[in-house]
Amino acid sequence: MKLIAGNWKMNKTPSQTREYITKFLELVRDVKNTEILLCPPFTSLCVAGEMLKDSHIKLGAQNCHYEEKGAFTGEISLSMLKELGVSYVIVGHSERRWLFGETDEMINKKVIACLEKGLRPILCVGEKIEDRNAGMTLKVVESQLKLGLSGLEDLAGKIDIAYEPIWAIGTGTPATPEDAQFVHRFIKEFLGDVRVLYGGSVSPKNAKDFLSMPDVDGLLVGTASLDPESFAQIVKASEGE
Ligand SMILES: O=C[C@H](O)COP(=O)(O)O
Repeated sequence: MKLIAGNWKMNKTPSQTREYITKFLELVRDVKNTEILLCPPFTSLCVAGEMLKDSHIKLGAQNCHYEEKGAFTGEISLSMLKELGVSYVIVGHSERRWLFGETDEMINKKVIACLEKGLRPILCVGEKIEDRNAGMTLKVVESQLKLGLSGLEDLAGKIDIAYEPIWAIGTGTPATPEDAQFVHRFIKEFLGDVRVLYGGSVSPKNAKDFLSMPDVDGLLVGTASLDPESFAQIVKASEGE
């Protein structure tokens, strides 16, 4: 089944979350053939978890810490997330890698911790514009996969990968569906049977073009997931695929 995930990033207070989910639940009530995931900020997980608990919409976190507990000021553990109903965690998003210095080693620890706790990581990979211009896209993606998944085997059904070319994120300039397909194929050849999502300026207008590619197994949506109507349209674009 395809996965359509909304990453709200640092947007929406708990009351705005409540308002969004009230509308969104109604809009996607009849969706049956698509897995839907909402990833609000930590401060909205509690209200979202309560509202989504008897629904077909899953709840994800945007980050986690790999340690179980302890003196890690400002961090959030997987047990804390699990108790709120979280079943997915976005790991290694490019904004965490490049704005907050998250390394492949930290990302690897987070992926391992998620799997040990029974939470499903969505590992994000993707190249910068300089890498793309230098023809290094596949090398960069391969290295992020190797390091991020170091020591792990048999990942089918336990993890999803999100291919998010950094130059396409929040810019209104997505990759072409063919470019995405090319990298997704490579990821599947490298890792075996995993779902690969595309992320980067996905909108209700282009969602179907991506989803019609044979190796695009879902979408990780930022900006267009902030409005319940536009996110519902993207979810519905996946229903027929
Ligand atoms: O996690 C989502 C991505 O970073 C994509 O963001 P965007 O849809 O605003 O380009």
